[in-house]
Amino acid sequence: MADLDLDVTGYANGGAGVARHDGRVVFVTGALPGERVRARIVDDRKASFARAAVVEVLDASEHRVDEQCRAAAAGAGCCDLSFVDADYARELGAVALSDVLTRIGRFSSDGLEAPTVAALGDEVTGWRVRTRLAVAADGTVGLRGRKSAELVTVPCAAPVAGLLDGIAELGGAAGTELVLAVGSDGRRHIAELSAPTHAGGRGKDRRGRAQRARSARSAPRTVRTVEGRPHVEYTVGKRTWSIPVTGFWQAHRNAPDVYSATAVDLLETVGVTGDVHLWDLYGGAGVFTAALCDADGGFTVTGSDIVDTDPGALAAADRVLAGEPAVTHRGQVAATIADLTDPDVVVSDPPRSGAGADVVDAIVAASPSAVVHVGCDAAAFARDLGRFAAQGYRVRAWQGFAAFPMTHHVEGMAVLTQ
Ligand SMILES: C[S@@+](CC[C@H](N)C(=O)[O-])C[C@H]1O[C@@H](n2cnc3c(N)ncnc32)[C@H](O)[C@@H]1O
Repeated sequence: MADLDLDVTGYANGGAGVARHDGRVVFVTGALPGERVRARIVDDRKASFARAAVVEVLDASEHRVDEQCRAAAAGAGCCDLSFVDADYARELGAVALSDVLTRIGRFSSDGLEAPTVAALGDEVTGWRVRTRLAVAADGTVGLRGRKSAELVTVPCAAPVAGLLDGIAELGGAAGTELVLAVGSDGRRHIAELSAPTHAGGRGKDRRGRAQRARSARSAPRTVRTVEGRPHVEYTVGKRTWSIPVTGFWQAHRNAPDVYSATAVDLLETVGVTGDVHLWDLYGGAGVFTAALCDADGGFTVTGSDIVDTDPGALAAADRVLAGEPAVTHRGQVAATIADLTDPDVVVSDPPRSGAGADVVDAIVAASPSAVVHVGCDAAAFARDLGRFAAQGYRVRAWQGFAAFPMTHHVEGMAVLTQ
């Protein structure tokens, strides 16, 4: 199909500009509202919409800037909005968040104002404290490409200074991945994850490829320390966590401080007072539990059940929270919470897929007086909040965060009460 000249009139969750052609919506990667672009259709399988990519910008938005991330400019899949000024990127994030809250969460515009998207710090580049790089067949280390299998070796602009130093010379075994993390003490640690050994899913079609990708992600992998130590130290408030280099920690250097302070503020906003039994679901290393135990406000945590599947994170929680009334539980949230003491307050911070209907329903059944729900995928966040709202919980306040500057990703946080 010939390239199309399109007027971009909107912005969609996921980072694409929205245009129309022949009565169909076209999602245009690399285009901004108000722009006229020449675009090439890259996915035409659906009757109601198509996907396209910008070939040439014919009339540029005033918010378009020179690419801030050279790796993204070279085709890496890292910073998809590196060509947008940061303030405007946050405005777009707020547009996308309120769009999914309306369409998916079914929240109407009356009552609560749409959430804004706040910055986690002043810096647009140099915020990422952990990253993952792939190793090609010839030992080259780089970022995975957006469209091609070839690795991009130009450094990404997101990592903090020093995280990527000397990486090109490091090399590695074909098919492995390198996980790089820098702690609050400034020390860098690098771990190598062996190539996935099991790749189930035989078909050559999309479903087969997706199956293989899923099983590759969950396959056991050997971890080898390449530089530094197997654990990295992160400090939040007055506490320091020792987390496996390959374990979960927020990518933005300021995220743990900002998110835990916001959770405390949100609970105070809805008037949580007195003794509180907490469920810290998808609690990882217990950063929220620590913040709520340490909060100097109107409530006292008298018990916290921290639930997560990651043994390394829970071991870190046990060490940091020794002396606090916290108990860690290893397992899937859905399978674990039925046996816990009913909570007064729940903090839930699920992975990208969201908490899902079963977990939301189980939280509602336990009838906490307040829930702080966190989401790193706007659509899943909206779906979870909508499910809470349909069962009598009302969102009292919400806030978005630019958790990954230079990208379209937005983190959402909301407090709900009955
Ligand atoms: C977004 S992280 C949040 C971690 C923690 N709240 C923090 O701020 O550091 C999501 C966490 O959920 C855990 N997880 C993923 N799926 C899970 C499940 N089904 N049940 C329990 N934990 C899960 C992961 O191990 C990870 O620690």
